[in-house]
Amino acid sequence: MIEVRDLQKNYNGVTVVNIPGVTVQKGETIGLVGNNGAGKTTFFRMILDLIRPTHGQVFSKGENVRSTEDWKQYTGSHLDEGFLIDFLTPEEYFNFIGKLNGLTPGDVQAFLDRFRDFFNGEILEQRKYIRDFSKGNQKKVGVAAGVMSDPELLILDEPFANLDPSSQIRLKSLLKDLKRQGMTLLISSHDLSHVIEVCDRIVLLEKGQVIEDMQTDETTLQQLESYFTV
Ligand SMILES: Nc1ncnc2c1ncn2[C@@H]1O[C@H](COP(=O)(O)OP(=O)(O)OP(=O)(O)O)[C@@H](O)[C@H]1O
Repeated sequence: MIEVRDLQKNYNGVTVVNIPGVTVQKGETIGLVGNNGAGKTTFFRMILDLIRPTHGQVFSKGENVRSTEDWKQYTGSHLDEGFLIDFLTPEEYFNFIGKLNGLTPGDVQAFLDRFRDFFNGEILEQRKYIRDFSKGNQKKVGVAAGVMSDPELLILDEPFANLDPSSQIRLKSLLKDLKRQGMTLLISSHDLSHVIEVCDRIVLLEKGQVIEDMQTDETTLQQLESYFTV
């Protein structure tokens, strides 16, 4: 589904991503881990054509994401609060995103019903603008909006960050449901155990390079913990 060829990003002469090749098959669930500044967000931004690679290309279903638009129809994402529209309420934002995806207000409502538990009574009917929500609740709005188009590919940057423990557990269960439905997932996280629980494959980045690319099994957490132990 995604193929990365000779992908590099340089800032001020420093190479912050350098990935000769990575392939993501349809239906795979991939966790991207790595310390602060490892290049995870930059990698996602290049996959989503939000920034231009210095070298190399990203192909989605064989098409270069820089020069085509089709991939936008089947790709959902939430990287950060910049994806949200601050001056809307969550309802207004969900209806806006729903409209973009050809959903009726009734479809949007039915979709949001699936998120009742995850929203924990704190997102809908609050009569507040998105800008006035906590970081964790903004994240919930963004994750739900990313899933709304029922995308084939979902890219989430640190979806567990800022969520309380109950919400993290609910998010894991939501992501596992999406995985069972066959959605391809690309998720970055600093929470090793959550990402291992959700994903079948872990890619470890260090200074922009892929250090490990492994299928998850019962030894993965231990391997990663020993890598991250300083
Ligand atoms: N616009 C920019 N200009 C200069 N340097 C940048 C820019 N964007 C990212 N970088 C640098 O690229 C490197 C990778 O950053 P990136 O945000 O991709 O890392 P990350 O793995 O997502 O980190 P974190 O876990 O802290 O979110 C960092 O050294 C960062 O400072």
